[in-house]
Amino acid sequence: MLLTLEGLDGSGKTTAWQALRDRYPSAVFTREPTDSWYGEAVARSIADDDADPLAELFLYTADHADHLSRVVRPALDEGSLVVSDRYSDSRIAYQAATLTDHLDDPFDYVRSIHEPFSRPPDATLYFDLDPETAAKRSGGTNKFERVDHLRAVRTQYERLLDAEPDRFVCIDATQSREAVLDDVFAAVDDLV
Ligand SMILES: Nc1ncnc2c1ncn2[C@@H]1O[C@H](COP(=O)(O)OP(=O)(O)O)[C@@H](O)[C@H]1O
Ligand SMILES: Cc1cn([C@H]2C[C@H](O)[C@@H](COP(=O)(O)OP(=O)(O)O)O2)c(=O)[nH]c1=O
Repeated sequence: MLLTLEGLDGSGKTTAWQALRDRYPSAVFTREPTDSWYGEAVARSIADDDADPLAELFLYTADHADHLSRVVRPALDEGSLVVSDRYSDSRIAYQAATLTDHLDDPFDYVRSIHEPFSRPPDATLYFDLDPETAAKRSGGTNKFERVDHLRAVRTQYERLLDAEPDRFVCIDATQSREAVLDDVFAAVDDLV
């Protein structure tokens, strides 16, 4: 089973991912961007305020393709539970936001480039948080962590939730850490 964690920067995904690691020690825990050289290229692009948004989409997508063949598909073939901190929905939400001035319909475009090769998640926990709190918690250190941008990204995530309501479990990320983790554990225990 492929379980993904999604939400704005600072919404508590990594905190939950680490807590799930202790609870499900035999599962495979992974993330995007990855730590491969493709992921390093992505990190360079994130640090570059002038990076071309379309080039950036394809860097992230290259990292995803490598992640699928090297980590996700082999682990799923072995029957493991795979938990990924960010996955294809991050591209659909973030790059749909960065590409609004470049393409007519970036949301559908980003979805369509994944369809022929990707492995859709079986379930996704969406950490729902207002952009202001998300920017504060994440520290606003990169270009994606600014409030205006996070507002645009959240709108795209909401389109995804509307399009596939059965895949998503919405977690109220404004709660305390303990309350969020209780909801995460209840949701994952129920799913697996
Ligand atoms: N429920 C919460 N309430 C307050 N702060 C939180 C909560 N969950 C996480 N944090 C803090 O917010 C910051 C971002 O959390 P993190 O799990 O790294 O988010 P993400 O992976 O979504 O960017 C960290 O400093 C973390 O300790
Ligand atoms: C995976 C992915 C991440 N991103 C962005 C979200 C983050 O701002 C940044 C790095 O991701 P990440 O390190 O997961 O950030 P955080 O832990 O703060 O949530 O890259 C995209 O724009 N597209 C993508 O496909």
